[in-house]
Amino acid sequence: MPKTDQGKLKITLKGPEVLNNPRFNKGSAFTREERDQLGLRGRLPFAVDTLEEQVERAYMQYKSRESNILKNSFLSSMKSQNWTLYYALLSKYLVEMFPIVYTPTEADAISDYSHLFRRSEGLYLSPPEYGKMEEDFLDACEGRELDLIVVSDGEAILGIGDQGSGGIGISSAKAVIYTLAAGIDPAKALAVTLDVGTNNEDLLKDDLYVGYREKRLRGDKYDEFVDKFVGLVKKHQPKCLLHFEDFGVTNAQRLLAKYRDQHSVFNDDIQGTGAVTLAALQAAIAVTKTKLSDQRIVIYGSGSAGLGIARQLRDAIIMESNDDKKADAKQASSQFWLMDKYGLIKKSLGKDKIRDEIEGDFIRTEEEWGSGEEENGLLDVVKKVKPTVLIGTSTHAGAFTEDVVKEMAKHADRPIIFPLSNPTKKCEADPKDLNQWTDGKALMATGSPFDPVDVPGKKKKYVVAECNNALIYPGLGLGSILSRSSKMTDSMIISGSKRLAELAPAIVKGDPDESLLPDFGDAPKVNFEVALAVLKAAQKDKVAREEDVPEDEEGLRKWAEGRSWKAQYWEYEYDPEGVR
Ligand SMILES: NC(=O)c1ccc[n+]([C@@H]2O[C@H](COP(=O)([O-])OP(=O)(O)OC[C@H]3O[C@@H](n4cnc5c(N)ncnc54)[C@H](O)[C@@H]3O)[C@@H](O)[C@H]2O)c1
Ligand SMILES: O=C(O)C[C@H](O)C(=O)O
Ligand SMILES: [Mn+2]
Repeated sequence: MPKTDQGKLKITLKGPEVLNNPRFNKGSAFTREERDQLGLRGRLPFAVDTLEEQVERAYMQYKSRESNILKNSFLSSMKSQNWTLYYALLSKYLVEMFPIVYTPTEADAISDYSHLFRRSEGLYLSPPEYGKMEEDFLDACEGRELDLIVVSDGEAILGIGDQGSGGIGISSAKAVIYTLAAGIDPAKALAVTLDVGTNNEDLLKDDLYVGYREKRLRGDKYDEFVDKFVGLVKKHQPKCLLHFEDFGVTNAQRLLAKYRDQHSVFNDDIQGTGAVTLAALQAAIAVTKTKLSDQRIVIYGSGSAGLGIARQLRDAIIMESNDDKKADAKQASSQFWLMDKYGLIKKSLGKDKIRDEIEGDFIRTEEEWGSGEEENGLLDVVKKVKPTVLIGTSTHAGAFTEDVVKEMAKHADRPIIFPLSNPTKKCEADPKDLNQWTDGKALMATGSPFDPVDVPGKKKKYVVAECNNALIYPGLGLGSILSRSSKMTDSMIISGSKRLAELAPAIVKGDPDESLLPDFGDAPKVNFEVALAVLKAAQKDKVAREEDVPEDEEGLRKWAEGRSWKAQYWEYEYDPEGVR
């Protein structure tokens, strides 16, 4: 950006234009000199505040909002007024505000999007405007070279299903976390919703629904729509990371496979969730002093997240095996029992009940489970399989019942149980119950935040790891952005996951009573470490296009740090040639 010799930022905006621009607005923090130059004198109260004073005032206002949803809407208003203040506030109260701008509260904001709607954000694309998509896309890019686009079609938002155009809320929330946890400049990030209709009857019937009021586009028409959008990203933003979020299960995997070799494309629900879960599992097996290849893993809910986790863990098992007796995909797959809404996924269920994306190696055989079509529920499976690991990605609240958990604990000294469904109300179990039913033996991680639980016989509490992809996707993305990678390779993702596991308190402190993942309050530090590992893997894979990356570790860290956007004010000087 154009600067003066004194390091001041040259801007062209004046008066209401600068006050109404969240990127440049400073509100009561404009200096006297700036007020004179930019025509703001009479438009602001007299006192000149510091950013710290503004944060203090904003925090008081935040606190005065009684419910979480009111706090969420207060923060989204602030985001549309002043980015620096918004991110400074969020950074200072990170742990307190994460659940307000992200899961679980953001789920409530999204499900009520049409009623809460006040101000638009990001880019909304819908089928009737198909012919003007390029114009609208370029308009939203505002002539900038973007680092990041987060896109959702709103079909499978968290565990709350089809939310139509409200899906923009998850794109925005994910982009906010990229800024908070990975220093992505918000002016170089764009949230997009592909508003291709909705099959949510409540939305279709709601007179106030703000989206495109038609059934979802499917088949070739849907593919053409997505293809046009991805084509525009490739054409106009060739160096930008394209992050897919909360697409329906039938599209998520297919789109990832279609585009991942063409551009730097990443699916968070599949790859981000796989990577964070692998990290938590690495920490858990360090506690149990076992190996990945020793585990019997039941995955309950085999959609985008469940299958993404299964594939990621399977790849890790293959990598872990010795070269002389290398496990193959078939052998590694035999450690998994996948379940979905018809129970265990086994051959005799028939094609109708087994989704196309589920590879044959993951489908259990007739030799083991018989040729009948009866469904095997979770308790049956746990009884027969005696799993060491149970992962929930089903959106089925309370599915991990006392019977199931006690049965599992009969055969596993330290049962590893990860109920990962979000938001909180969709979680498969409350960690407090898991802890009680297993006499404190369960090693736990959840998708949304929960309070620590008691450890029997000890004073200290067990911190339940928040196994949410937000602990890793900002770092995976930053690594790709810093290296300007032409694609996101599997080894970039595995390297990020390994780095995250190394930072888990259970591993760092070598203490089985410590958490399986770093604290969310450390998300910025952790994601930075992940990003460096990902960048190095991109270089190794020869997909990095950035040439200025320093080779020595210290230089690299400084260089990467210097690229990070910070919530701090610039001093401005009016200049007709400046930025706007
Ligand atoms: N912790 C994380 O980082 C993280 C990441 C991604 C997704 N998730 C959560 O995982 C859940 C699933 O997300 P997704 O993107 O995979 O959605 P999805 O729609 O792709 O998958 C959900 C799967 O669960 C199955 N299912 C539904 N009801 C079931 C039941 N009663 N028993 C067994 N299976 C059932 C569905 O058939 C589907 O295959 C959501 O709650 C989401 O919030 C968590
Ligand atoms: O958004 C989250 O909180 C994690 C994950 O992407 C999800 O869909 O639940
Ligand atoms: Mn998601």
